[in-house]
Amino acid sequence: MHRIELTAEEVEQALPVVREALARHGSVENPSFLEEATVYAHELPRRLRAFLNAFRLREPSGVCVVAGYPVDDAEIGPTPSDWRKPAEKPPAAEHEVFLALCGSLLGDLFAWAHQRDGLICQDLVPIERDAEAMLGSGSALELVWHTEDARYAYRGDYIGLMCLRNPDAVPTTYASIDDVELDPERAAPLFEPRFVFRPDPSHPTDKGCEQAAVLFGDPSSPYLRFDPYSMDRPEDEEARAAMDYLAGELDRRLTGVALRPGECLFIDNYKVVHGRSAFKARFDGTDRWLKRVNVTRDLRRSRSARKGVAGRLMF
Ligand SMILES: NC(=[NH2+])NCCC[C@H](N)C(=O)O
Ligand SMILES: O=C(O)CCC(=O)C(=O)O
Ligand SMILES: [Fe+2]
Repeated sequence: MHRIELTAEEVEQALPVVREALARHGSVENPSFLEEATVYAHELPRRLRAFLNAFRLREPSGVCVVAGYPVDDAEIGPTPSDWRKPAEKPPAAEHEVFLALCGSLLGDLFAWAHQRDGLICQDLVPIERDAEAMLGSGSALELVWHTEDARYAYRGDYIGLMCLRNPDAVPTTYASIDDVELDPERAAPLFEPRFVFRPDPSHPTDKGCEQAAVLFGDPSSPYLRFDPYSMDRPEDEEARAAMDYLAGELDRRLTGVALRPGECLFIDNYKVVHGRSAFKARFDGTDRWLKRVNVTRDLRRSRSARKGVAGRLMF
């Protein structure tokens, strides 16, 4: 896996950049922060910038890890019990800024109007009432692998996850289309817009759907858009068989990474599907705690779904 471990000097270089951005803007949710994030990110260590630049342009792997940013377990406070957060000073605000700046080296951050109150940076924590739900806030059930927000044409190119706490080493799972050797004949229907994508449970108020292909791009090295859990089961036998074939191949390649505090995982949402293993949550402030952001490479493409040139909310 593509991985970088920041050195002590690199951390010393990154900290003042992160702290200045936080002092100036207060939170990553502030539109002025979002507008300037890339400018601050230009001041991160060059080796980190080169690493993420290569991940974006060369697509060396479907996921990458940026490790070494300090997390003081006492300082970040207890794991929140919910994703709702105070607008003023979110918990671990500094870590949100670091994740947001790294994400800004891959593209621009955005959020969904119909998911979690439109938050740009979300706390991924187990919530007691969601324990049995097929959600990022679930725990007792495996979060089955998926393309993030597969139903949406303007879904993120990348998902960024920063780990603050993961005491039981619960893995984030993933499988890359690059690791699947497809029989062109069996896979052919997947390149046709024969599949219906529905909103997953994290977009409860959206009732729309989209018909599209599962595989696209270079036929010999395709990108993928796949979430069987939130797709209709095709009525036609050929499309159904192709879908099952790809799902089986991805199942066989599914692997995982148990993030450690301070590690940021960037998922190429065009190349890998991802999920999370089941785990037993404690609901006592010591639970697993990740921060999540969505990144698009081209904000302009979604102009019709946003209110204003600088708007980061997708409707
Ligand atoms: N197969 C799925 N799409 N499951 C739901 C995914 C979880 C969703 N991304 C969330 O934020 O909670
Ligand atoms: O918790 C994780 O490691 C991944 C969660 C996830 O995929 C999601 O919330 O959509
Ligand atoms: Fe996800």
